[in-house]
Amino acid sequence: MAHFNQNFLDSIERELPSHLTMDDFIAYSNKPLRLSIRVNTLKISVDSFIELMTTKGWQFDPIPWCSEGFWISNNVEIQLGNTIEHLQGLFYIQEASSMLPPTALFEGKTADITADTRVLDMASAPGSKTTQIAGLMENKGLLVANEYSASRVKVLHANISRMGVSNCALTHFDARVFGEYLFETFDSILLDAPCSGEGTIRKDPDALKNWDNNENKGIVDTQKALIESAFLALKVGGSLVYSTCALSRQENQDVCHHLKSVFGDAVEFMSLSTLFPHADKACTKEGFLHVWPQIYDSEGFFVAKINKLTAVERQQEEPRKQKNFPFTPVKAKQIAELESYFKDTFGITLPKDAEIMQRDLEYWLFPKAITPLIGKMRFQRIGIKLADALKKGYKVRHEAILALPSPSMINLNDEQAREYLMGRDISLAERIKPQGEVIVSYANVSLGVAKHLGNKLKNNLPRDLVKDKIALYP
Ligand SMILES: C[S@@+](CC[C@H](N)C(=O)[O-])C[C@H]1O[C@@H](n2cnc3c(N)ncnc32)[C@H](O)[C@@H]1O
Repeated sequence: MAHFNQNFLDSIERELPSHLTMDDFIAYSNKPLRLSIRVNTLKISVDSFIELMTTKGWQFDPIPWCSEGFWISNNVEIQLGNTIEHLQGLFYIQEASSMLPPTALFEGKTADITADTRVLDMASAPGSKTTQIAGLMENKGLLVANEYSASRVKVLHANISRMGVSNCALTHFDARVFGEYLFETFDSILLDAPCSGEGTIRKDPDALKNWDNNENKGIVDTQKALIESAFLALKVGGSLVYSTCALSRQENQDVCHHLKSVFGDAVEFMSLSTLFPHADKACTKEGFLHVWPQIYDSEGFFVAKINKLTAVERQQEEPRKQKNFPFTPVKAKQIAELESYFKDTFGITLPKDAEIMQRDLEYWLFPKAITPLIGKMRFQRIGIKLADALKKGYKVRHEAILALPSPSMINLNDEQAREYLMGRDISLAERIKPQGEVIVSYANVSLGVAKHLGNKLKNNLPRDLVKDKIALYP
């Protein structure tokens, strides 16, 4: 049972549109959320995923605003996060309304995404929307994912890696810096802002126990500073989506109006009333989506889409270029060697629209669109680590195997995949000629690398990814 305080209920009563009732708001806030997931199309098609999971008892109910999103039901009691399919990144457990901002950002225009497209996700962790955006970009172009909290950057990186994202650069800043460091650089920006989280009451019944409107002032000031920074970092003609899981006008509409008061006619509010069938039910007069829990039986959410019509003045000087970038481009001969290693050992063709870079003995794959940004800001991590050079040859990195498709893999059954994810070797029924490094897969999607020794597959899963428990469907 959710714990509301009277101040909160009074504020909702003031804000609730006239076609919605307080009784419904309270009833839905007390209802458990429907379980929803998003299929990771970087690894599997929606149809193949539905086919795979239907055999395991899942039932799928499409989420109208996300073609990869589904409410699911399933008769088996299982910890979804511990299933093989989750650990190998076939799906992300994500609340349905949280799938709205990336859909609004691209609004059916994913065909326009090229190797030059630059997207910024300003407040990214744990990465549900970052990985959704990377899926919509099909790993093309550049996605800069920023997160202020150091511990949450680690979770973000783990999720990006699990989902096979290769076009991402991670940064770790207070996102107020983007307007100054990367002025008018991005085609699209998502600001999924830190907020009071009032919309999440269905997940956390205590979320609003001590709600006090006066305590939101600091959050609102941050939101206003962040949206200004986002608008400065946006190219002319680009789009910005501002979203929160807060319900109050102060954290939502007022922040967007603040932006307009600062940048005037350069700011255009785009109506989201036709984003999906019945989107108008949640539309404000400005065209923003204010999703109350009872409208689509979801968490509360707010989404605004803003276009930048004209250039604005830079507010701070361009900072001096930073030196000491530790990566260097790789010579053509070495690239050819690395390409042969990937092709001959794993059947993997390295993508042509990416740059191979070197740091000491490490080889990395960078998205090409990062090049003009080097030195303008410090990046925590760019692209994916491909391999380490050994005295003779190379040693492939796990994240490369998760992100780059291969046509030749050894497919494991449920039991074998469980053994592999628990860090154990897998015995082979027949002894054959040893084959060296091989990719092992489940449902034709890679799990990682093993060494084929003839009678067994020696486990090469990185130790920090080894699990104590894997949930198998009966
Ligand atoms: C609503 S959550 C983001 C959720 C994320 N977009 C997702 O979909 O998984 C807001 C995030 O902003 C981060 N944050 C807080 N203050 C920030 C700031 N000044 N700059 C950048 N990020 C900030 C928080 O640590 C938190 O991870």
